[in-house]
Amino acid sequence: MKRWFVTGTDTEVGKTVASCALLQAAARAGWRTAGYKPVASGSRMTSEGVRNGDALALQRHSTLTLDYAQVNPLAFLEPTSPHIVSSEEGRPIEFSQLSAGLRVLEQQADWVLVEGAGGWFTPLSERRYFSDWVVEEQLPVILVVGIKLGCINHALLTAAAVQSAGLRLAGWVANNVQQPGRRHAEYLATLRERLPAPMLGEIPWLTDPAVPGDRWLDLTLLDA
Ligand SMILES: Nc1ncnc2c1ncn2[C@@H]1O[C@H](COP(=O)(O)OP(=O)(O)OP(=O)(O)O)[C@@H](O)[C@H]1O
Ligand SMILES: C[C@H](N)[C@H](N)CCCCCC(=O)O
Ligand SMILES: [Mg+2]
Repeated sequence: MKRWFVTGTDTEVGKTVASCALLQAAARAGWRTAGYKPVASGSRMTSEGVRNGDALALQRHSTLTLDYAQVNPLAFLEPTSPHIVSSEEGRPIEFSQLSAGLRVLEQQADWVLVEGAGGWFTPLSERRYFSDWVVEEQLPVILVVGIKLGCINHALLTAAAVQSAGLRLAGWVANNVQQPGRRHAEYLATLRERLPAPMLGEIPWLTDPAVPGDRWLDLTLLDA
C-alpha cells in the first residue's frame, strides 16, 4: 500500500498536471490507483452537483472507478483559500472527514495520491493548516516545483517545512509551467543540488496539459 501527498511551491504550479502524470505512471507500473482531492475550492455547479476540475482530472486518471464524492468529499465554489469559504459558508473542514475518505480509498486501491490545495501552509480553518492533516496521516510528500524565477526559494522553504514537520520528502517534480528560459538548466541544477530528495522527472511545457505522458516520471526513485 503506497500513499502520497502532493504539494506545490504555490497554487497554479501544476500539482494537478503532475498528479495525473504520477497516476498514469503508477498505472503503467501495474498499481490499482486512486486520486483524492479532499478539499477543493474553485468549483462549478453542474446538473450533478458541485464539481471541481482537479477532482474530475484525478477521477479520470485513477485506474479504479470511483464516485465523484469519493474523490472529492468537500467542494467549495469560490476559488479562494479553503478556510475563508469554509468559515463564510459555515461548513467546517473536519480532519476526521478527510481521513474517513482516505480510509475508503485505501480499502480499494494500493496506490493512493492525495492532492492538497495551494501550497504547504494553506489554512483549512482559523487554527489548522492542510499540513497538520498530512502530519496526522503521516503521508510522504511529493513536491511539485513550477519552474520559474522565485521557485528555488519556494521549493527550499517548502522542503524545510516538510522536514521540520517530521515528514519524508519522497521526491519532487520539475514542472515547466512556462517556456523554459535562459537559466532553465541552472535552476534545475540548483534544485537538484539543494533539495533533499530525488527529482522524479521533468514535465515539459505542454500545449495540451490535459493529456499527461506516463514516461516523464520515474516512480522507482520514490522508494530510494
Ligand atoms: N507543464 C505544463 N505546461 C503547460 N501548462 C501547464 C503545465 N503545468 C500546468 N500547466 C497549466 O497551469 C495551470 C495550473 O496547473 P494546475 O491546475 O495543475 O496547478 P495546481 O498547482 O494543481 O493548482 P491548484 O492550486 O489550483 O490545485 C493550468 O492551467 C495548467 O493547464
Ligand atoms: C483557488 C486555488 N486554485 C486553490 N484551490 C486554493 C489556493 C489556496 C491558497 C491559499 C494561500 O496560500 O493564499
Ligand atoms: Mg490542482
